[in-house]
Amino acid sequence: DPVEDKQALLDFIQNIHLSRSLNWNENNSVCSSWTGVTCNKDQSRVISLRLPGMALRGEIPPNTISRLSALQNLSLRSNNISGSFPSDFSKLQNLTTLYLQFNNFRGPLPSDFSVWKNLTIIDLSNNYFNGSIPSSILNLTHLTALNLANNSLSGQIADINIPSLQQINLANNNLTGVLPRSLQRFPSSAFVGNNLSPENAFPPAFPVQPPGAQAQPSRRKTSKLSQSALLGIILGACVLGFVIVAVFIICRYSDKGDKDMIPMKSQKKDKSLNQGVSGSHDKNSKLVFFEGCNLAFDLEDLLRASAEVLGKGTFGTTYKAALEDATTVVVKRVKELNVGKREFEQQMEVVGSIRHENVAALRAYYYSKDEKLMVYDYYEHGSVSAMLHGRRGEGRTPLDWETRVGIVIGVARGIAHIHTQNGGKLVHGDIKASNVFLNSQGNVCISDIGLATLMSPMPSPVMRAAGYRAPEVTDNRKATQVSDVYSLGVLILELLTGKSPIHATGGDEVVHLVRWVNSVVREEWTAEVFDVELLRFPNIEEQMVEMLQIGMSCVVRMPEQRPKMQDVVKMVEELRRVSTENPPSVENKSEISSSTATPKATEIGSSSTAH
Ligand SMILES: Nc1ncnc2c1ncn2[C@@H]1O[C@H](COP(=O)(O)OP(=O)(O)OP(=O)(O)O)[C@@H](O)[C@H]1O
Repeated sequence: DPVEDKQALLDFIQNIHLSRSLNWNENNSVCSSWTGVTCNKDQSRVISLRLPGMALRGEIPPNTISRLSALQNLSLRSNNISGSFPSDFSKLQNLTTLYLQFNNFRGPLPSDFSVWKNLTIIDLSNNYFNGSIPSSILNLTHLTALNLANNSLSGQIADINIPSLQQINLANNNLTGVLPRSLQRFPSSAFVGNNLSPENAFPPAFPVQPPGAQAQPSRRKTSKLSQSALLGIILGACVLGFVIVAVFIICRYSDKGDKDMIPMKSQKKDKSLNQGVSGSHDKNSKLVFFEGCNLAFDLEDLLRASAEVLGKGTFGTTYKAALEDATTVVVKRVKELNVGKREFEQQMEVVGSIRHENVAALRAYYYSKDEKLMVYDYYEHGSVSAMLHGRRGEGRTPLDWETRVGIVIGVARGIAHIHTQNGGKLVHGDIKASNVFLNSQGNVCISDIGLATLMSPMPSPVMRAAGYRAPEVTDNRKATQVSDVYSLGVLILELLTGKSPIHATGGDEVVHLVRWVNSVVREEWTAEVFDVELLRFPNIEEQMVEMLQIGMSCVVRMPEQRPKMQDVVKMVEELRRVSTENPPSVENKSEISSSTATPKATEIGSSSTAH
């Protein structure tokens, strides 16, 4: 154990008011058992101290934390710590992240930031810091995120020209002057609630404030409001001006709020996850992480993360959560579970152990009586459903043919792998375009494995799930590997036609994609089925028709006539291999029109079983 670091921590905790119990027992190993403390590999030094929301009160006792000279991460956020910024923190020269937000610090910011050369993230927001922003911040050449919002900082904003800086928030201070050019690349919401001159890049965001209605940090609004109410009696017109300004600022927040990744109390849209999920958490339940996952946070961090609802699906609500270390994850809050803790955990262990480039890794899960959470990577490019159906019309880049073929191969490979898991019994159960993503390396990933089979039966499946569901599956828990093949077939048809599995036509009529494709092909109007966006890519007609054949073989009504997933992989791989080996020559290019149904198209019509 690092004896000196241990003593420094004991001195700290014995000299600050702590209302919660902490398991920092002198006789236990500081590295392996003390909550919130992490040591380096050889356990010779403490490198991380994280005590968020521990109800710490009072000033940080001098010469305690500052003795942890190897410290890299310090988080004391969301406590009641008061006093000025501890001057002896200048000894913590290895710090990379510093989180002191949501405390009661006051007085000036440290004047010399240059002592922390390795700092990447600073969050001092929601305190009572005043004075100006020291220009020494400029020396932090590795800084990626700076949050000083909701303080009482004044003076001009220094020209913080740090190329690595990705996020900044200086909102709700008393800053003046013109916004420096180097900061104009950030959203205007990062600077609202100051007194910046209107002639800069975001004039509407910096209105000239009426007397007495200066923007203040949000949590001090109550007292300021009563002042402005008094003033309002005298200056009614000014109050009216204030209301207009406030409405304007709120509008701007709701436009830009979701761009900000640093948690901010004042943002309406970026609520913490805690506000979304139930407050009662079982003390014995923990976030369970899977091997190979390099995420480091606990449930508390997750619940405090600023969260944005991505959508409400069949199984619950999905959130995008931005953690304080700038990691973004997706949290699925599962509802309507039909199984007990053991069965849920067993399934999570099976799913969480899958590592395949085409399978979205389940990073962690949480189970308590009231709350079931699943943690995934966040895929910033969005789902295939959004890529295919989102923002049709002008200015859109259509999904090209190679990408669509790649999506089919990726999903088929991923599902074929899933089908070999759990003794060859694992089923996906919910293959659809909104569960398929492209990750940052451009790999196709299929998500939501095995969830459907854990859920309560849905008597009438929601429309978007229904379109992918094989006709023999009446209960989602009874999905099979063969019904997965059917769902993949629907996805293939969706990629070929650009149409959703169940969609409305101009009138009230609802069209079932599989039936529609079958009927069009039967009438030998095959070319009509293809997505108009594909028509601009030359020489792919043959491949499209072949892919159509594969898709239709997957959606035949009789389950035993469908190919195995591994066969689908082979067929689509073969299609791509032949097309890359023999690219169709430009001279052979044939126009696709409704009058040129190919012989292959006629074959499809006669061999498929109409649905
Ligand atoms: N890991 C992720 N990264 C980015 N977006 C995601 C991620 N997981 C889900 N989403 C998106 O969030 C939204 C909600 O997802 P969710 O899975 O809750 O519902 P769904 O896929 O629409 O329906 P269902 O619950 O029936 O599968 C969808 O638009 C989905 O594409």
